[in-house]
Amino acid sequence: MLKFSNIVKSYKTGEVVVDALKGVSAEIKKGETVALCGPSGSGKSTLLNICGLLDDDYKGEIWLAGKAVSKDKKVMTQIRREKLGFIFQRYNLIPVMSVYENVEYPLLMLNMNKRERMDKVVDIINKVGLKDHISKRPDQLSGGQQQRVAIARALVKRPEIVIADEPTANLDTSTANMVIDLMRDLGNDLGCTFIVATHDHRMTDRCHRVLNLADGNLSAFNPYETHRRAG
Ligand SMILES: Nc1ncnc2c1ncn2[C@@H]1O[C@H](COP(=O)(O)OP(=O)(O)OP(=O)(O)O)[C@@H](O)[C@H]1O
Repeated sequence: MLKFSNIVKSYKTGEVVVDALKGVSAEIKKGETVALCGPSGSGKSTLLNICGLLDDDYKGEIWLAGKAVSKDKKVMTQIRREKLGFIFQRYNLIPVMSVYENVEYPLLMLNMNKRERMDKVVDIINKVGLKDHISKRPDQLSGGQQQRVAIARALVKRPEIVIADEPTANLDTSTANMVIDLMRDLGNDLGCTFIVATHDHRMTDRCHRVLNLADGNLSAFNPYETHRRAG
């Protein structure tokens, strides 16, 4: 489903160059949930931005469903709109819009008609358990509820791939567990592939696979896989 090969990314600030990714490669299958782990500064967000087609300034190649992705900005935007969903640590909801409008927003970008949009939005809001909050604004919701809105917004168009950057970092344990189970169950139902940057063991324990980034490289040793096989 998603393959990235030999991705190299450097940031230049004045004279200082930081080699954030030093040639990383991996292949992620359809329907797989993969955790991207590693210490702060290891390059997780950088790799997510590249896989999420938010950054075109890198070396290497991204493949989606067997096709190499062009670095043309228009093509990248179109693929992002049609095939990718995003979930962020700080939810990134639009404050002046209701739950309904926030979730509907990605469908407006696809020029879908009103009736079809309404069916999809109501269905996914029911699935994330927010039917009774559909007209509220984000500031009238708890953190866990806001993250459920963000999950609904990411999944409403049934994307092929969902990119999530530390989705449970701001949540208490029971809310985080609920959000993780929701992502996993909805992902399974809809057949989405998830790539999740996380430090959260509750999350990594529920993923199919863990990729470890260390200092810009993907490490071959995978303690979580070893632990899982042993267990
Ligand atoms: N816009 C930028 N300009 C310069 N350097 C950057 C920029 N973004 C990231 N970096 C550097 O690139 C390296 C990788 O950063 P990145 O944010 O990808 O790591 P991360 O693993 O996501 O970290 P964290 O867990 O703290 O979010 C770090 O050394 C960081 O300082």
